[in-house]
Amino acid sequence: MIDCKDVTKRFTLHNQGGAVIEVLSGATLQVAPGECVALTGASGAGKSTLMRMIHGNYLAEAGRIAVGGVQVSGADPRTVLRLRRDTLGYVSQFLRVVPRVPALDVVAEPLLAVGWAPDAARDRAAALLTRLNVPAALWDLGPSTFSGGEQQRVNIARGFAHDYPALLLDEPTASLDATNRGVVLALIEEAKARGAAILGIFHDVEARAAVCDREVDVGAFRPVAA
Ligand SMILES: Nc1ncnc2c1ncn2[C@@H]1O[C@H](COP(=O)(O)OP(=O)(O)OP(=O)(O)O)[C@@H](O)[C@H]1O
Repeated sequence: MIDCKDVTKRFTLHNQGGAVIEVLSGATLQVAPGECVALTGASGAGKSTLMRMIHGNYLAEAGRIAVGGVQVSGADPRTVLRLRRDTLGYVSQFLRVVPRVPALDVVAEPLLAVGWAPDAARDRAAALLTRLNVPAALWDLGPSTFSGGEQQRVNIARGFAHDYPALLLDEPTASLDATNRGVVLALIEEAKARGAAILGIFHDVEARAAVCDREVDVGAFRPVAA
């Protein structure tokens, strides 16, 4: 479902004398439906960079990236947007939302985008926010003033609202208490059970051990000269 082959990435810092940072070379991995794979490796090894390339935010220099048979590398923006709407969910570390949009609508939005009726989308959003212990008093407020953990739970609810066939998770349990961490791990298990292919970064070793089937060390794709 998620397929990376010989992916290379370097950053050229044009505003810093053209300095070049070689991050990845020959990065190859596959994630099958129903599988959760952990990306591991030292800080700065390129875990987030690889996730962002799969999500179509960063361009790969070389190699191929496909999700659900759709080529991400070299895809036009409309193809990437369609892939993100229908197929590939992404729970980033931090919630990025339009100011003043109520939390309930933030969570329901991916469902409306795939054609759910507004009431059904809001019901599902409410169920997820309830499950993730976000108080109902907050649902009609914009999340920008929420605590870090509350924002993360809104972000997770949004990421799990639509049953994406593939999911990218960047530190989904960071800054959560034990109860909510347990809820997130259960959501991941349920997504696996319905056949989602999941690629995640988990610094939380216990969480990783609980839900991941195997690990891919991004350090193995370090460019030789780096
Ligand atoms: N937009 C960017 N422009 C320039 N360099 C970048 C950019 N994004 C990442 N890098 C560089 O790429 C390297 C890999 O960064 P990345 O964030 O992917 O690492 P990581 O493995 O996710 O680290 P961490 O575990 O600390 O989050 C770092 O050296 C970083 O400085």
